[in-house]
Amino acid sequence: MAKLNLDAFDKIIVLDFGSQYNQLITRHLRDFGVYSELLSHKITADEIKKINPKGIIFSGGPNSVYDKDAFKVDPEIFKLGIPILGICYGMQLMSYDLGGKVEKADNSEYGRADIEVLKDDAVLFKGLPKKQYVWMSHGDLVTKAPEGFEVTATSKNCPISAIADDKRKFYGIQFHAEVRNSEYGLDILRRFAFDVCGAKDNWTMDDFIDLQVDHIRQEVGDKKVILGLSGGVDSSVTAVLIHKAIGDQLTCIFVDHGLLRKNEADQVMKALNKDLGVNIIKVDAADRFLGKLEGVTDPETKRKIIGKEFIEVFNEEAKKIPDADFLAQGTLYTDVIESGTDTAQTIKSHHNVGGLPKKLGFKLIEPLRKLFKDETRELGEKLGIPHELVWRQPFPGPGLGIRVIGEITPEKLEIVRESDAILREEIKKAGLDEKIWQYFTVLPGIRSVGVMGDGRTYDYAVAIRAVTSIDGMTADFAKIPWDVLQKISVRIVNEVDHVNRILYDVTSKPPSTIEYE
Ligand SMILES: Nc1ncnc2c1ncn2[C@@H]1O[C@H](COP(=O)(O)OP(=O)(O)OP(=O)(O)O)[C@@H](O)[C@H]1O
Ligand SMILES: O=c1[nH]c(=O)c2[nH+]cn([C@@H]3O[C@H](COP(=O)(O)O)[C@@H](O)[C@H]3O)c2[nH]1
Ligand SMILES: NC(=O)CC[C@H](N)C(=O)O
Ligand SMILES: [Mg+2]
Repeated sequence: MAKLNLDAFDKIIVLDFGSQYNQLITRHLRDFGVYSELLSHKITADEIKKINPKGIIFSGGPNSVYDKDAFKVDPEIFKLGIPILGICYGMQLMSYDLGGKVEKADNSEYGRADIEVLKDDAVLFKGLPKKQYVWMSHGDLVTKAPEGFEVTATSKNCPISAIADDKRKFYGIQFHAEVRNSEYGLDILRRFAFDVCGAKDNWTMDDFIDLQVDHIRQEVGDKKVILGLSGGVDSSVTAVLIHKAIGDQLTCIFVDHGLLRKNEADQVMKALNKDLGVNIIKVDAADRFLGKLEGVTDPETKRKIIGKEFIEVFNEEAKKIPDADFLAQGTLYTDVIESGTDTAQTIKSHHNVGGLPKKLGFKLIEPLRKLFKDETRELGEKLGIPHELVWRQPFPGPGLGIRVIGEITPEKLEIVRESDAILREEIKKAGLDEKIWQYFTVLPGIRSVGVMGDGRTYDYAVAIRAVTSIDGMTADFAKIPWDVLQKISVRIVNEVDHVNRILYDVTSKPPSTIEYE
């Protein structure tokens, strides 16, 4: 395979100021065919010069520019002659640094806002309707644009919604063009990439495959890699990608930690052996995981115990394989951002990132670490992985362990396992399995009074969680038809012991998350 050089592609870099949405900017650019990466806001102008990007985007972020510890940029960046687009915090920072004024707004704006474009020839809005809705999320405002800038869009609560300095090619938008709730957001990003930066759209997912294969070969050399394989999309795609690079130097380890769904272990081993053509070893580790979790109730502690135990199992298996210096995981960007970064807050510690112990004993290989689920699925299709596997609903590494709220007991696990099996069967029967992104049952640990066969019961409630989503970053609750829900409810109460009530979760993400812990 030809060695791929990133120099061959036009690049737009995104500087990270801590927004939860910053990788959405890079992935949209890659979708447009322009290679993009998220880099630290601490990068210097000299380092940027070496990368030679066509454009720079400053992301949003939780800080206020006038705070003492607010994230800054190297002021030399403004002298590079490279176009810059500031989004939200990024626009505020650019305005502040170049001599404009930023102040606390009287009213914060979170959600939809209507803007009006003020200039016919504003390059970011060229050909787009003058009135459009956008998605805002800010408590500060640019109240005076820096010298050389014009105000190009306005809204009721945010008079300076967009600014432009066509001479220096510096632009700012107060709204988040990168989220799907901004009506023409992607068009605005396209205009920046192509009309302002003049980037070429020559980057594809095939290039990503070539680049990763090349990178993995160089990094691994003649050593061995073990990979945590779960039967899920992310680790399967990772396995096929690594196998493409180094063939039988790869061994996959599937851990049965006693927190899997009904019949999952057997199904995974059968399907993956057949479909992926990779070596797989199954490790039965239920007793040790459940032993370590006994009596533990705090969600983050549970996640960390599970993360550490996974690594211990991988270490023990690696000892049996000479030169197994590398551990591969199907980590996606969602796992990374939610676990917390230098700039973003921890929402929950995903077992494979924030849940990892400090001392690993391996070098990590995570080729999908910058991708979102929908990109991973596209990659899976490109690599020829069977459709059912690529479109399988996600299942978290800590498994049913984070769907039993609080202490995990064999009895509670059994309730979740059995009710989940019924839910999945009925959703499939109703033909909804590919329409709903993720669906499962949870045991919130509530017990309540019921009446069954004329007798009083005091038993558990089971919650149904079903969501639609594209990338797992945001989600809405799925509107499962009442008759399907009714069938599920009746079956669970009748077939699963110790359940006398079924609840249906009708919250989106945010404000909830998809899983309960
Ligand atoms: N039971 C398991 N055995 C071995 N490795 C696992 C197991 N569960 C999770 N992992 C590792 O943790 C990573 C993250 O899990 P995650 O659930 O996010 O991904 P996935 O299972 O590969 O895909 P999906 O999101 O579709 O379930 C996996 O890619 C895999 O490397
Ligand atoms: O492998 C994983 N390890 C974890 O620790 C973990 N926690 C959540 N998830 C999955 O990530 C997506 C987003 O979940 P949340 O909205 O609950 O944060 C959803 O698809 C969740 O199922 C995990 N996957
Ligand atoms: N989302 C953002 O970038 C917010 C920027 C800044 N913290 C504000 O509240 O205005
Ligand atoms: Mg999984």
